[in-house]
Amino acid sequence: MASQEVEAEQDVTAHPGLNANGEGSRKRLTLIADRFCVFAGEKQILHDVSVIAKSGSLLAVMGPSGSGKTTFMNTVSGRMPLTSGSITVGGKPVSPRMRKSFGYVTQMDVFFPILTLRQTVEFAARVKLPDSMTEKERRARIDGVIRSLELEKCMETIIGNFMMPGLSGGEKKRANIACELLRNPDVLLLDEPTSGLDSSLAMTLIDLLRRWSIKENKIVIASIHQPSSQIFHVFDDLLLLTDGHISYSGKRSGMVDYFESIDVPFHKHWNPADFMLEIVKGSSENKHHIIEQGARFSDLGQLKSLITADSSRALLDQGAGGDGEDADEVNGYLEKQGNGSSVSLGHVNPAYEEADGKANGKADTHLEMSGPVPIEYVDDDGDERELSEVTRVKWCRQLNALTIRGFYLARSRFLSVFPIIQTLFVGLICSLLWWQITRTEEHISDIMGCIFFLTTNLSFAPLFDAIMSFHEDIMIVKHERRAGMYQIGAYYVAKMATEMPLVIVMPFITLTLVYWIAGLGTGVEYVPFVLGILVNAMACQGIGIFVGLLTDIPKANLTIAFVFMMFSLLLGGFFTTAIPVWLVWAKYLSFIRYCYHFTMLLSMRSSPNFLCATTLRSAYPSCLNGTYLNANNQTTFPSSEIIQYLPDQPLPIWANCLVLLLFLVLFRVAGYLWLRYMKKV
Ligand SMILES: Nc1ncnc2c1ncn2[C@@H]1O[C@H](COP(=O)(O)OP(=O)(O)OP(=O)(O)O)[C@@H](O)[C@H]1O
Repeated sequence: MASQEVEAEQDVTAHPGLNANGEGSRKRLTLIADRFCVFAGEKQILHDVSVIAKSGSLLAVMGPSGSGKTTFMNTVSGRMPLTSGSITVGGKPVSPRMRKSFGYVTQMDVFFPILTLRQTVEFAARVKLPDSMTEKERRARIDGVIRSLELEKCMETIIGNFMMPGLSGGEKKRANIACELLRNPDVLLLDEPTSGLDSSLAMTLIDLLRRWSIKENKIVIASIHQPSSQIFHVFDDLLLLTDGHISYSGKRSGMVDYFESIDVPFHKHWNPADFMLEIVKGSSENKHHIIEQGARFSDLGQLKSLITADSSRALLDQGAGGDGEDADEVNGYLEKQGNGSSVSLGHVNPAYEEADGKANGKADTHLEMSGPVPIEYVDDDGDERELSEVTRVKWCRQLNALTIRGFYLARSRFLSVFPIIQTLFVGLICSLLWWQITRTEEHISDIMGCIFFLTTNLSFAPLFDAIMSFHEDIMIVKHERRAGMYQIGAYYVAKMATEMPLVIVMPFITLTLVYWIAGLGTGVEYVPFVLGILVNAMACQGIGIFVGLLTDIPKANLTIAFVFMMFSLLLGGFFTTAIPVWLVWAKYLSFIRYCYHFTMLLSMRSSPNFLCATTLRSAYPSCLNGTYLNANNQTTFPSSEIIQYLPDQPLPIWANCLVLLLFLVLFRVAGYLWLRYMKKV
């Protein structure tokens, strides 16, 4: 056990930063955003934003609420288009293919609430980790990430939501990060990763991300609204936004000097992050001045010189104020706060000084890092590398992962007592109404009523059940699809597979109960009888799936389904023979009609003769002619005559069967096409 854990730990830190050729983690990777603008409709949200993010460093995007942080992250991740400007990585404009190497932890934690953390993370690992990884390696990766994020204790806890208690906000946030870290992306974007975390946990998280970026030589960009002083000092670079404009872009250590250089004096005892937010939120004059001065950061050439010359000091020529000073500043702050021991600077800053020291060619004098992901600073060799090639896992593996998750999701519906109660209730009512129906002419309507009930009940229930099934998933699926986790076809097929048992198990029990209780046949036709109705139930489920996808408004979909149901019932020829001639065609669209006729034909085909009516004049020629007599010398007639004299003549059995199968296939295919091309999920 212990050796397994060691192996797991070793694996997660082994070589995940390497590309397919086993090269690349030592080479530098640079993301450059060059004067990009973003509009939402007519409104400009980001104005000429330029920033440089380098591998092995942590860029923080800061600014007051509404300053454009999320828009920045969405644009870099490719979820929002940029109107002008460019974003390049390794010198190449970022393409959708390249974005597969990006990980994006969104502000909102989008998960299935009824799944446990283990199920959620294992699913993410199945669809994100390459096919070439062995199960052991996959497990080791999961264990490593979970340990790093201190989530071991809540692996069996459900994610939960406001209705169902589950993971805490902070645990959910870390779960979100865990799912992205699993794949070890080249560029990790995090929108407000510390929201919902207490200060100690937030510090640990930022610390972990910073160390991960160094260890794996990755780019980490995190938007943070209001970091603590400790966290602020962990950042390498800063992009400060004010109303979508840059107020500052460069080394974190140069920020205070910069503001002082533009006559915005820094108050010595303030948390620099608070100070910065206060000044950009200050008077409109102040804001205007800061934005005007900040425009220089839109000049990429200028920005490059700032970054490569290690801080705006090069530009501003303002003297010291680098990391060493920052450390003193924070030490002072911590002493004042009296919490120097909980997250000590000894834990944080020396390591960064060590990293910075190496980067700046200083002597390596500081402590060895310890912790969940041991740090091992990677000296880049000066060459620029490209993003690692990420290939999506094979379709069948996606299908497998989605099917397993689908069964977990549907499990509560399988195990629910409600379908069992419903089935038993229906069985009880049916036995009261149709207990061994007498095979006489007077009771033909009872048999037809029973068959009609079975077919309509097992048509409408699956149809209405299916309408909501996609609605519950769609937001999460959209989110996962944006992250490129799987193909929509794999999701759709998995969904079909996991929903199928719901229209088979309980309906099968209902059908079996009613078939024998009512005595609908001699048993010869039992199997095709049950199969036909189950195929119909699946066809109706397909109709429900299709209708459920038509709009995003459940009530609208329910209304469409209700109208279609009424159309099928009223125009199917069940209640009147007086359908207007110009509307006769409509009965062929009635999906209930085919299943009803199929089951009627089957149950009448091989059943014994019916006794002719004694209380009224018979409607059947064989009775009137006395053609058939039974052993008791009573007149009978063959059940086939019932079909023969139906006002609405059914199609042959095979034709009804064919139409049912066509319904089954066509609506499912239509649902897929709608999902893919109309809903663009
Ligand atoms: N689709 C949109 N249409 C119109 N305005 C938008 C749209 N999306 C964002 N905005 C506006 O753009 C501005 C920046 O929004 P954004 O969400 O990027 O800010 P933020 O800095 O992330 O804020 P917070 O810290 O509160 O999350 C806000 O004023 C917001 O109202």
